[in-house]
Amino acid sequence: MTGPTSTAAPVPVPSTGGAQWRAPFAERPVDATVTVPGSKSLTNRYLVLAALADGPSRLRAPLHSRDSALMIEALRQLGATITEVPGDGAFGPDLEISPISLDAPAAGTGIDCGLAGTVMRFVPPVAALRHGTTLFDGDPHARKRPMGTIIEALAGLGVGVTAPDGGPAAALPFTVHGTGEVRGGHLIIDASASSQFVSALLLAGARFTDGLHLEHTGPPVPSLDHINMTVAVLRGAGVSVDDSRPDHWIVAPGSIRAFDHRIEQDLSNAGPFLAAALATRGTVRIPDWPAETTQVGDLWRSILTTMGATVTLQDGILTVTGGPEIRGADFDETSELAPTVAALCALATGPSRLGGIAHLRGHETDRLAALVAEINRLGGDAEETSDGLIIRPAALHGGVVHSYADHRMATAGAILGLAVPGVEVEDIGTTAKTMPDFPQMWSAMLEQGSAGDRTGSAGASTDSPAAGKDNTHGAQH
Ligand SMILES: O=C(O)C1=C[C@@H](OP(=O)(O)O)[C@@H](O)[C@H](O)C1
Ligand SMILES: C=C(OP(=O)(O)O)C(=O)O
Repeated sequence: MTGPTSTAAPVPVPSTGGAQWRAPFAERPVDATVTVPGSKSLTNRYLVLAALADGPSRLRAPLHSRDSALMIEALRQLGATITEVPGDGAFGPDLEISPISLDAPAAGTGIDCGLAGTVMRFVPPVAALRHGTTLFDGDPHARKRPMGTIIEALAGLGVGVTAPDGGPAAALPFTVHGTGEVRGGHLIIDASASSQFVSALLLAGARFTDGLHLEHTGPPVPSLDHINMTVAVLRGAGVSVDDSRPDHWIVAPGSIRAFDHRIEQDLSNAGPFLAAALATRGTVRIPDWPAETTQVGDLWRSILTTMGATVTLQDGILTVTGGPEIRGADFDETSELAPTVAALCALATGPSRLGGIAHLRGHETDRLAALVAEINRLGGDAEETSDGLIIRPAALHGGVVHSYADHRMATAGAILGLAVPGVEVEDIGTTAKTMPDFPQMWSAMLEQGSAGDRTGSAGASTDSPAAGKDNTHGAQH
């Protein structure tokens, strides 16, 4: 697959039926201060731990989005009590969580995983720890996401997992037959399709009778930062985890200490706003950037510097100012940041290579195919490789960017629309997966103070819709 001229989509484009959104074109460099809602990965890890903890916990400033709502509902189905209480977070109430009584007899239940990897991977081991059957299902695309490893892992731990008709299961939907106990011990898995398989088993591992010695064999595990986050969160709750040997994680059996914890803002979701500084040669500031974090989004500081921005972190404020051009770059392992990086690469003045992201084919959609299709649809020059993307400079034009029910495809379309007039994003509502107010936040960013005239930025022209208008109109499919 080569060539800059392809406009045909190599993958079927699902119309998800949501509102089509005229992406605001930035007439001027942005000059904005932005805060984003809480981290999806931290919120959903802490929710699971709270549901398995030794007493009531509190989460301050958690994420409120589709993925966190699905997690909350899943844990309620398994017997946790989760209540919204007033807090000081800018994006919604705090949460109080009373844990699941694993000893109590429980009726069979069903859990909707939506398209949330954290729900479909993290919750089955929790269901295995309680009594009763739990049916897991999700969105149509969720049935295509890799699940075999977690199903085989549970089977390896002696937990019955079947298809709803009682036959063998390899993907959603499936039923977990919990007996109120998981023995644990040494377990070998292949986690090369998703780090979430490792995180899922570690999060529940302390509650297994013998704890867990998890070993990975196979091609490298992706998104190691997310596993390190899991280990840090567990240790913070008093769980002993030994990760001193590569591809081995040993969780000691024991209780999980209840906690009162404030969730950091989602640094991955800060990405599209920071990218706006590069796409418009403006400045975006994010206050409360953590001095130390386990979030992969902290990589924005190096990624955006490499791409030509000036990045400073002072007094907790991350400030990103776009340079005269966006530089093409060569990155390994950008994980969930990749769609945002790819959008910037499509606006860059030199070629880029993104490697180490083959597993993105199993994300919300096949992100490699989707990014190639949508960048090329706008006149770009993107190509899939065995483990990533090559994106070369090309003059982009307007058109419809399809979302494929993927929040990060939708925000990638918004970034392109800042620099390219006439970009529309199909189903902007899919951003509710992790950022329900994304369209309003994006407009608000553009409505903040401007920093002079915009000249010479990638793909710029001035005949586009002004930023900050009401950009949403009905789907046109
Ligand atoms: O554990 C987590 O919170 C996540 C792990 C990663 O999954 P993969 O390892 O499947 O990439 C990441 O991409 C996803 O957005 C969130
Ligand atoms: C891959 C992602 O999500 P999930 O947690 O559903 O895997 C993502 O948010 O980029």
